[in-house]
Amino acid sequence: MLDQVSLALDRGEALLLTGPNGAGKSTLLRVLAGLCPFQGGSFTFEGRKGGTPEQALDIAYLGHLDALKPGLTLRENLALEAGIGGGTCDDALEALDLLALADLPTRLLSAGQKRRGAFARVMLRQAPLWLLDEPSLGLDDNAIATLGTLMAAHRAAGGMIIATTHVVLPLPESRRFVLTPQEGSTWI
Ligand SMILES: Nc1ncnc2c1ncn2[C@@H]1O[C@H](COP(=O)(O)OP(=O)(O)OP(=O)(O)O)[C@@H](O)[C@H]1O
Repeated sequence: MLDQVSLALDRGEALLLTGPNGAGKSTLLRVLAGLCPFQGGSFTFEGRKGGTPEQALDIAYLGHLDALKPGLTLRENLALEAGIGGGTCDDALEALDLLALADLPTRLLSAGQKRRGAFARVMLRQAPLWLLDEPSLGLDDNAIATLGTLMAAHRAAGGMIIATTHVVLPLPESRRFVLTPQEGSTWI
């Protein structure tokens, strides 16, 4: 499905992955996250080979699904990530305006609140490379602006972002990579 895709990202950079439905954007993110095997090619992060346990710590992945356990509270859902990444749950919850909802079962949260919870988990991983699959899905304007602030802070600290989207994202000075499998892929 993906052929002749070549990407390189420096510290502080962001890349918007665009293209029509079914072009392979999510698949590419999943390959980079080590969730999907690839037949050829390679991926390295600062010398570490993709798909290894060590390299997994370099990456925080946000998929289409929020992957929050509905029976656990938001705080409980985030505790594991905080344990891996070393961040503080309450700081991430506050950054996403979720502190007041932290002890509710996640099944009671709205779609946008769950999405913000999933983004809080990305932050807690404290990984240099964020892979975000349509991060603004279900978010209102305020939440999208918050997302922009948090992504800018991540980049200012030397972090990198690869995000897929069909809408405008608050990622200024990002590069764009258009996946068009039938005709090849293009940098613009
Ligand atoms: N395991 C699989 N087996 C067969 N086909 C698959 C598999 N995974 C994905 N595909 C197909 O690969 C193509 C790319 O899917 P992908 O989800 O990466 O597209 P996308 O660019 O993210 O699309 P969208 O904009 O709709 O989110 C689709 O046609 C999809 O059906």
